[in-house]
Amino acid sequence: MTEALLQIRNLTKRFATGAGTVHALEDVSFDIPRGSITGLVGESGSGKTTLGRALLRLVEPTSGQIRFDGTDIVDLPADQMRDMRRRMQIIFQDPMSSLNPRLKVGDLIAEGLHAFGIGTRTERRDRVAVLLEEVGLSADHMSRYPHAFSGGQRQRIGIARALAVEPDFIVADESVSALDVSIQAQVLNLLLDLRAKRNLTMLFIAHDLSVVNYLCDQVAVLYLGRLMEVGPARQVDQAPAHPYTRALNSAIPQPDPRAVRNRTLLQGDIPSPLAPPTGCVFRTRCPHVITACGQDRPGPRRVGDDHDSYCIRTEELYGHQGGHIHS
Ligand SMILES: Nc1ncnc2c1ncn2[C@@H]1O[C@H](COP(=O)(O)OP(=O)(O)OP(=O)(O)O)[C@@H](O)[C@H]1O
Repeated sequence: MTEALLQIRNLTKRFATGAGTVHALEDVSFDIPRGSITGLVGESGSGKTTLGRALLRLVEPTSGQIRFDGTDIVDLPADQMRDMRRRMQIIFQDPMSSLNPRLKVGDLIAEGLHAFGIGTRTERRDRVAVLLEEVGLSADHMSRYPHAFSGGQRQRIGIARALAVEPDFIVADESVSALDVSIQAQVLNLLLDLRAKRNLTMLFIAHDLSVVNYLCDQVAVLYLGRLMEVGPARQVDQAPAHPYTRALNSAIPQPDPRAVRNRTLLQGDIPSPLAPPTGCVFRTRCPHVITACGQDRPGPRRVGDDHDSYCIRTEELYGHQGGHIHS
């Protein structure tokens, strides 16, 4: 496998709230290979946004390590983290709420350049013009305000803004889910082009697997703050190891109604992250649950480890060796 740009180890985030402790992320470990697009999927509340933001330390992890290009950034002092943050950018789902409506598009895109003291005023303007063309807009657009643009165009502005400081890594948080399907496809293709052109590494956060299967090289599946499965996108799509991934796969609408698919339907609601189930967190909804699933919580997995699988029944059910971290 390609060298990892990010190595995430035992990442845990708990939020203390009036109602108790929210277990938003527990012991999450996986690698994001350099130059790859990793899709992060899971139902609402599974911890996707918390993970994406924790990687940039926009949310402070409770414990664990995040190694970015060899440096553990979790305890990095603020000044060093500031420099590191230039290399890590985020694109939000709703660009309208993240784009200041009072700033012209040119100033919005140049904000990061300004903050990091990159270029003179003229150089920044030139760079913005190139970026606008690169994301499929036009240099003239820099003097307009965000409200003059459609959702898809605003998403492109958000992408140009993230790219302005020439990051190595981008978190795209549900950045196409609010768009029409045809516009979504255009933005996804733009991300694919940019990745190839700029050798970007991306974490793409999405609710469902269909977008992720199209775009990503690797897919990570979260459930109730725990990593259920991670592996090459094709493998997670065609031969999912975890019953939860199978259930997510089953939820993807099939273009051919006659297509036979071994469907796994999810029963019940996602439990409260204030009191996650003991043992395997998925056991309360798993169609294959057995008594043993309520006992030991399966240990955190690291790529390359060869101890037992996450789901203790995987091998028995599907004949897989190993487990849910495909290598
Ligand atoms: N600042 C916070 N304070 C308390 N709890 C929080 C905070 N941020 C997130 N949470 C909780 O952490 C859990 C994970 O939330 P998160 O937003 O990361 O999930 P998600 O998978 O991104 O959901 P969605 O798909 O709905 O955006 C949820 O239970 C959420 O309520």
